[in-house]
Amino acid sequence: MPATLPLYRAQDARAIDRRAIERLGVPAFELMSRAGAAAWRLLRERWPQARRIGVACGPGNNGGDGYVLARLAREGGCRVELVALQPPRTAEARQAAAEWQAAGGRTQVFEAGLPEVDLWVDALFGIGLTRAPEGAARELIEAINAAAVPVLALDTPSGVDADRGHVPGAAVRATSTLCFIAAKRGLHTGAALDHVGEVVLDPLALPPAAFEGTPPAARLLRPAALQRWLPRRARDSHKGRYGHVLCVGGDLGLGGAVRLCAEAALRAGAGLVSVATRAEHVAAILAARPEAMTRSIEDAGDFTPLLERASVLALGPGLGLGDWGWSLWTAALRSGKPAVLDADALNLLAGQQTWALPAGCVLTPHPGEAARLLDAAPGEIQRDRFAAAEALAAQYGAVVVLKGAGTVVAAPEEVPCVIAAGNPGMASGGMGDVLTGTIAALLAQGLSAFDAACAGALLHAAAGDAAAREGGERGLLPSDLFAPLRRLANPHD
Ligand SMILES: NC(=O)C1=CN([C@@H]2O[C@H](COP(=O)(O)OP(=O)(O)OC[C@H]3O[C@@H](n4cnc5c(N)ncnc54)[C@H](O)[C@@H]3O)[C@@H](O)[C@H]2O)[C@H](O)CC1
Ligand SMILES: [K+]
Repeated sequence: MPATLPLYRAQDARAIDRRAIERLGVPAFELMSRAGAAAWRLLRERWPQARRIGVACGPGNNGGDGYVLARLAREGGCRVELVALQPPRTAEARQAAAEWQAAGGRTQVFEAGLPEVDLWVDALFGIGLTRAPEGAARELIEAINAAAVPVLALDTPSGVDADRGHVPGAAVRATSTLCFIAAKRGLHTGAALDHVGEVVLDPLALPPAAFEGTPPAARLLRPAALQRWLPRRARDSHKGRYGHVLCVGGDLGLGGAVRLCAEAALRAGAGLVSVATRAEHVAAILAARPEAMTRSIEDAGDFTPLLERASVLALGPGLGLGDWGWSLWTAALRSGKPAVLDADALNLLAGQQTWALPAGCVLTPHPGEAARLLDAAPGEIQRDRFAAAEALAAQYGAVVVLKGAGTVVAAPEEVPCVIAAGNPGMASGGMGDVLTGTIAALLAQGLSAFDAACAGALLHAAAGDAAAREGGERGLLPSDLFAPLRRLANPHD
């Protein structure tokens, strides 16, 4: 499985299709035949015992792929129940349906209820979905989900927006999704992640020439990609080489957040970590983590010496929105030091009409914070996480890490990245503080802001998965990430 994967939108997939047909001379029906054959191969590989196969076909070419698979499964000795939502509308799909019938296959038009089968193939809608499935389409999707048998979705689970990850209405919950030719970016973020199951890509034997002129719309990052950003350390090293992170936060009663941030920065390899916080938290932080040089800062005047010694700021954990937080926030950003802004640092930023951030800043909003920064509704953010992350990056000229299922990392002039790691156990207080410290540590070790954001988000999510594997997702605590964070931050050791 490659460490990174180029991801495309539906329009890109169509362009690649067209190039294959028009430039490389691969007939459209040949592509459909290859798609159906690839799906039949995967089905036999994943479910060799399945004998009764249900195939639900839509009116487009996704349905066409389904007719091809149905014919191959029938020829392969399976009992195939093919249910059509509507008659095929495209030339290729009609040809595939005709070959299915010519081979003796029967087509039932869906009205209500489904036959008993061992497995369903979802060939209703692929990249041609235009709206939330309604009427018979919705009923058929719900009936497939209610059948409680494995589901193989062709190209995309029907009902999922393959470009954005949005699920506007009913959608198939697939066990496996087989993507054809181009991996669709929407299948790796947001609500789609509850529908795709295992995602498999089959290039249908198209040569790289088919992709020429169609750049990726995003890039999927898997944990194996960490190697490129976390080289083995030179033997002749000193702590100055690994930067100095200053964690700023912890207003009255909020000391835990900045402590989590500081420990994460240490575990992700920062050379030095200082903490600027309120007096009441200093003793507790020093007792728990003496390596974090913790100072009590009551007003911005005491803050300057700390700011001068730091190379990178981690600004926001427990900062609060009061006068104390505001004074440190303005002093920190006026210092011109690259900063990772999280939590209240983002909420303070959202309140400013204009604010020029220092070069090298990274914003780490969750969807709610992103909505405030964009003055949009939270639902709008989740409808198109790529658009939201890119709009924020353009608005502030900074790198943006849009947290959530399938974290998206965007920056001006960069192809956005999607993190292929993380789990719902990480949806708990304090996980964001650990991410902030992790990204700050990588910035301090010399990675560019975009690389530090990608590597930090990937390292954080992979650490969360490792911790969940050890003890489950429910009850996963931010501090459970520290040991795997350190282990994964050393992929070469
Ligand atoms: N390069 C590739 O990715 C290949 C793609 N193939 C398959 O082709 C489909 C795309 O086919 P297309 O005909 O464009 O669209 P769909 O089959 O996905 O369905 C669109 C079809 O359904 C109607 N429709 C859309 N939304 C709804 C709705 N909510 N309710 C009812 N009807 C709806 C729409 O009007 C169209 O008629 C791709 O996904 C692959 O599976 C090739 O076969 C292989 C190469
Ligand atoms: K489908």
